[in-house]
Amino acid sequence: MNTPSVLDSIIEGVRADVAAREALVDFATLKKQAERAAAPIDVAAALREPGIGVIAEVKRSSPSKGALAQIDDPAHLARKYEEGGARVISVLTEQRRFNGSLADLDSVRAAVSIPVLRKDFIVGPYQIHEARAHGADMVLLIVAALEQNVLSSLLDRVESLGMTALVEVHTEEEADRALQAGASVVGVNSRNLKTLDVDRDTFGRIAPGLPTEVIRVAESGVRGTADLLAYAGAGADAVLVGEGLVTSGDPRAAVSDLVTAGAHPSCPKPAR
Ligand SMILES: O=C(O)c1ccccc1NCC(=O)[C@H](O)[C@H](O)COP(=O)(O)O
Repeated sequence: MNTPSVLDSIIEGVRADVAAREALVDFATLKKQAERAAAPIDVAAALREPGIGVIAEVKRSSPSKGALAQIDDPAHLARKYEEGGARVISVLTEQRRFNGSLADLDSVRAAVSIPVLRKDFIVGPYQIHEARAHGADMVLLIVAALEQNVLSSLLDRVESLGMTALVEVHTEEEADRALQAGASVVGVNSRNLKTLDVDRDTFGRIAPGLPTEVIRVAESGVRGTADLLAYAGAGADAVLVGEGLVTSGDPRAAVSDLVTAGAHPSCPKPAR
């Protein structure tokens, strides 16, 4: 028998946690809660604004680094990100490995007026309605975690609820699958899910194969403006940043530095 990968073991825990939540709030009730949520914000429009968009992540811990930051007040952190000029706030809601929660999503949603991404390991429709019920505008779908028919149907469901899917890929083959499913926003994650190593060249290998109308997000490994500029040079419309911000000591300034670099006339522009 093969040893389970990090992704397999995360997903095993996620499935158990979803089943426990569903035992407390059934799917029909959750769908009604989602219908009562405020209308979602158009994330694609936000990401198409001029300059390189910064998606700033609320990230306490990770499988690769363990504890990263003590974040007692995610709403305060999210407000600092918004003040610094972030385009979107990403909230990791997975509990076992990232120490996140839906309560974090609620706090952040209530604190900011920019779009909010629920960053989790989505395995079924329950979590998508749950994201909407908790005010998310965007949901992460990881191609490596989903069979093609499931990916397509989850993407359709995200869009039917007026949200946007950030469809995450790690290889050219996964990028083809994301496009086949109809993704309009593709995140290329430079963190290898088997080794957890970050190889920033991954983005430059995969992004040129994406059609120009697709919004390209470079995920992982941004530790400063040089990384943002390198991703921009390889065609990124936006970068998703966690560790570099939560360990910075001044998250407002750290976001602002990235936003300023991404808006400078010398910053490479996406070819469209
Ligand atoms: O961060 C990890 O160790 C990790 C391990 C396994 C699956 C996902 C993981 N991270 C999720 C992310 O995609 C990152 O939080 C995000 O891209 C930000 O990355 P970074 O700026 O390098 O913290």
